[in-house]
Amino acid sequence: MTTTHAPQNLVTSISDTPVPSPTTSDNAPNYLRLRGLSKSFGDTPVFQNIDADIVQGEFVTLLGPSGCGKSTLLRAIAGLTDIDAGEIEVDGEIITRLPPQKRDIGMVFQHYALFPNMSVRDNVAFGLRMRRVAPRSRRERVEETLALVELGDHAHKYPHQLSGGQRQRVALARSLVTRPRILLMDEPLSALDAKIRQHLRDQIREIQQQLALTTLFVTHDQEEALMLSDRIFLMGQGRILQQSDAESLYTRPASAEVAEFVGAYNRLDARAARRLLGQHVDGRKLALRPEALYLMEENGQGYLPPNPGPACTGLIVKRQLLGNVIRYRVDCDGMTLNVDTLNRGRRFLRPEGSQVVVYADVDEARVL
Ligand SMILES: Nc1ncnc2c1ncn2[C@@H]1O[C@H](COP(=O)(O)OP(=O)(O)OP(=O)(O)O)[C@@H](O)[C@H]1O
Repeated sequence: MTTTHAPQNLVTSISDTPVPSPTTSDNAPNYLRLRGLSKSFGDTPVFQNIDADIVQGEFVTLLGPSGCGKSTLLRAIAGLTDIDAGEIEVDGEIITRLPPQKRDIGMVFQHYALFPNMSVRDNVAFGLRMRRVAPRSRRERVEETLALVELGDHAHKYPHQLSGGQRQRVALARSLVTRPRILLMDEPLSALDAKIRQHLRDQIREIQQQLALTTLFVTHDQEEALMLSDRIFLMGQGRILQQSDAESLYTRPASAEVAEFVGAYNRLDARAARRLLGQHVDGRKLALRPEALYLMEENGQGYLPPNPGPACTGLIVKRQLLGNVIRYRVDCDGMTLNVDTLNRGRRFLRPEGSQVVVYADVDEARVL
């Protein structure tokens, strides 16, 4: 919409809709259950009292800052790290005290850990050989799995003859070939460059859906988590801070900690909230995504949000190109705001130093 009119103040109530309690899709029965898991290294706690339920075929991502305990939790589920307390259940069976090889869980690590002196085919066959699967069905399953990860033509090669992405696909095939009940992936894409990373990310999701394989995937990359997952468990300070689908996590973060990790927020004090939203907020902390702020020229050209707050005149003090998005830093008489707009082309770029009018979409303000 293009307008030359100053908008009415249409402020309604600020959204503080509670975040829905953790749900699993379609009321399917829980397949992987974590109950009261705790782990410390010496006196240093890593996670405490972790509870979670994951349904069969679900793709769940553990997302969180470095050192928050994601890998340790994954390794505990795989049986590679002991836990101090709690129970792990898979398909109704308590596996907490089983050794890793008896858990029927596949794991893919950041670094592929392939046998350098074995061909791709033999690397993939290794787990089946250990399980004494007969040669004929071993061959069939290896071929089938290599086809699944699109490596059929590379079966005779050795790891050093493969690219990073191909090596990671061998590692994936090696985990899938034993038909695990659960697949755990610990930052499997972090060592790869951006292009291969995107391709393999899509391929992992396709294969996981094709096999309806219950998967737990660790990353600290929020874009990866938002794009891949049925649900995301956001971890911080040794706890799961929020369990929800990507959309709820992004649009309805449960706390300031979650909001700060997923996307960027403008934090508004009471004065800023009154100026931008036209509301008195009783000392509550408010937050607004940069994309919920809209810029208009002083002559009224531009787009208005669906439910605009009062006009705030400001000065662009910084402009950053984030690719398809431009982030403007706008100073509105001492109130500094980040405003994101779509990068529609050079004609629409606003120079640093120019005067603009900022409007907030009141419906997008969150109490945090
Ligand atoms: N074997 C160990 N002995 C002692 N401390 C450990 C051990 N393994 C991990 N830690 C500590 O436990 C904490 C959690 O580590 P963990 O690797 O699980 O975190 P993370 O969230 O996966 O981090 P990153 O994203 O950097 O991989 C860290 O403080 C780490 O230093």
